[in-house]
Amino acid sequence: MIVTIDGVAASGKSSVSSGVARALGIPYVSSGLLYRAATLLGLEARLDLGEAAPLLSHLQMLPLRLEPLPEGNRIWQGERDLTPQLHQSAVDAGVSAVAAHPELRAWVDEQLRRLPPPFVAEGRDMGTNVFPQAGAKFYLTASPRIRAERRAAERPEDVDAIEAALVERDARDRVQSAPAPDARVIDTGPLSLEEVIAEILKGVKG
Ligand SMILES: Nc1ncnc2c1ncn2[C@@H]1O[C@H](COP(=O)(O)OP(=O)(O)O)[C@@H](O)[C@H]1O
Ligand SMILES: Nc1ccn([C@@H]2O[C@H](COP(=O)(O)OP(=O)(O)O)[C@@H](O)[C@H]2O)c(=O)n1
Repeated sequence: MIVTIDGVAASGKSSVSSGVARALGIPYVSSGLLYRAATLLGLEARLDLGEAAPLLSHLQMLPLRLEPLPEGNRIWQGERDLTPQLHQSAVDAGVSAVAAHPELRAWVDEQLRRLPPPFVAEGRDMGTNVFPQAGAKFYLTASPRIRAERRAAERPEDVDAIEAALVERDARDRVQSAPAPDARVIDTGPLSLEEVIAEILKGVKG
């Protein structure tokens, strides 16, 4: 079984996926962390994130390992846990440029398709491009203000700055972020986290 949960930035994908996966007793996989790890390593090596080839060869020298823990995924590069650094604002600001390269998307997709089902996969194009065969697909939305208020609890910046950055990232991600035609779209704005998880579990169990 594969369940896909896609959606816009800070719509609740990873928290919801973690809850759904725990209820089902299966792992969840956070595809955005691979794009974030590629961005972090590119920034640390002072590479131009607008150029795919040097970034890709750099990544090929530093193989990454995605650890799909139920309470939150981690990304390792050898013995180094990159996870604590993946949600800094510099990574937020650079990641869409990295995700726009078809070569980088192929690099991420290859790692995801190697994972043995069952799992819940979350990101932007899990239900459309990476796992079109998934048995249950969901797409989360919420207004930019609500998403910014939720994220403000996790970031040092103020709500207005976070909202502006989210809207800009949504626009840059639009190409790969359309809901699959067979995905159920859920507005998480008026719902609690538990209600969103329950709604999805109802859909999965039919
Ligand atoms: N109704 C809700 N649905 C989903 N997430 C919610 C909800 N209410 C609050 N949140 C919180 O929103 C924050 C952002 O969620 P997150 O899972 O990081 O989103 P994403 O993975 O889409 O960026 C988390 O702190 C989460 O607990
Ligand atoms: N399947 C995916 C997942 C993420 N991404 C890219 O990776 C970035 C970070 O994704 P994320 O899911 O960690 O970000 P949030 O939605 O949690 O803020 C997105 O803004 C996209 O640019 C993508 O292009 N395709």
